[in-house]
Amino acid sequence: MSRRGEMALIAFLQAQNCSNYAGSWRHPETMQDYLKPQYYQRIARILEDGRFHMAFFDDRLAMPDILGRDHAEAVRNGIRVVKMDPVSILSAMGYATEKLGLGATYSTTYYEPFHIARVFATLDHMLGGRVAWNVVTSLNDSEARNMGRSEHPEHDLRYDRADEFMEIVLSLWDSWDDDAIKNDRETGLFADPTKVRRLKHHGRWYDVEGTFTVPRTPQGRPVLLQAGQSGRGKTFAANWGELIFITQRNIEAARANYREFKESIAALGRNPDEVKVCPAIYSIIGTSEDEAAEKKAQIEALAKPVDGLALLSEVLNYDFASKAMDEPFTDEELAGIKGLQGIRDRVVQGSGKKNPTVADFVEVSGRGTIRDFTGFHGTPKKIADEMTEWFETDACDGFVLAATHMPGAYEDFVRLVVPELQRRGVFRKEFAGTTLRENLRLPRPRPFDWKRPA
Ligand SMILES: Cc1cc2nc3c(=O)[nH]c(=O)nc-3n(C[C@H](O)[C@H](O)[C@H](O)COP(=O)(O)O)c2cc1C
Repeated sequence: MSRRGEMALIAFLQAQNCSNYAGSWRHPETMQDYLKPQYYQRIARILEDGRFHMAFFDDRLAMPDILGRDHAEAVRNGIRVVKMDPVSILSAMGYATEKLGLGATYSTTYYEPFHIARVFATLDHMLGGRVAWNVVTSLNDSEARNMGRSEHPEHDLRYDRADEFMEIVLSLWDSWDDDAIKNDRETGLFADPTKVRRLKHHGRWYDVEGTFTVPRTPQGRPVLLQAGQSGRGKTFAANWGELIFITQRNIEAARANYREFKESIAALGRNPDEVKVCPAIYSIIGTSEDEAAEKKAQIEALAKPVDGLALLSEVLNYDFASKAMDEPFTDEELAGIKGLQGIRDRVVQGSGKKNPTVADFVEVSGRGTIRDFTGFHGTPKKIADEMTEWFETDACDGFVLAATHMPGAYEDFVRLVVPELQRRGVFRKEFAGTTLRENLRLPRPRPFDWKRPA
């Protein structure tokens, strides 16, 4: 299948006081009405004008309060401490737009399958088939405690449980046939009961028995997003994801990872063209290289050292205040990390040390800085050339653009880079349809097509 014109562009949003870049709230141009729907609606309109495929919200069920086992530093410094439920925000954005896709993160570890199935199916009806669910298994003990558990479950176990969770959610979404509803007032037949299946699921983790209460949705079912990066996480992503988010340091590593992902998707009997792999990026744009460099320096100066420490503690589920900066992690501590293992592995590799120190984690991971993701910085032409090279040489199918400040980073990108991408023929000028699946050129799924031979 030709991918010409089909680069996927997704905005990586946060329902909170800052973007992914914690220091962004200190940027003089960041707008501060993030507790109001207008803030999100403004961003949605900018993205729709730029023909973005989707606005997607990250989420975590706790603020970063693992550093020093206290919330004070995070709250004082505004380190991703406000986190609102993304679903009502998606509704607000959806009502302000017509074609922009809208995705939100919900956790398989802390919600129930019926709940998630119902929330996203309802949204997909309300927003005309534009909805996606980012499937995560969550990361840390603060989330566990907020949700009434004592500690966060072990890494691979979370994914085993999530596999069963997905079977339930998808069975519920597929339980009403498209033509089940008759609405025949003359005969009195509302819906054909033979076209509505009752779920009887008795598995290792879940016993769910009942009939789903939301009819099949405009796009068949919501699009599934996933971002597993560990071996187990990637297998899960290859099994279920339709848009897969990754973090990649350079184009060579991205190409190797892309090939590996597409092969594992094909090996599972899925069509690799129907799964899009998209790295997370930042982009700082100037009309000249000097202007871009100046803007970048201004943005980088917003980060505080405590941002990195708080955000590392959060994703690795480990209190970085419990060690001195130059103290190495023991083998046992490294092996016991339950959170984002990809960062641990990258730091071990990048530092060249079997037992990296706290300072190595801060430096190599770039957590809390804009080095957290690959950067495309410079003039619009240079950025568009680089993105085109990634896209055309099979390093990715598109990008997930995080903001350095809000909403300016998206305004700049839509005004300056999108036309360059369109001129190069890699990004579309118009939406292909009205549903998110149509716009991503993903076919409308047949019921139970996700059931593959074991
Ligand atoms: C672009 C991107 C977005 C992500 N969004 C979330 C999120 O909203 N919530 C969350 O708990 N984890 C999120 N993650 C983390 C992943 O779900 C996953 O846990 C992580 O990449 C580590 O992989 P692993 O679980 O296989 O170890 C995101 C990761 C990436 C790359």
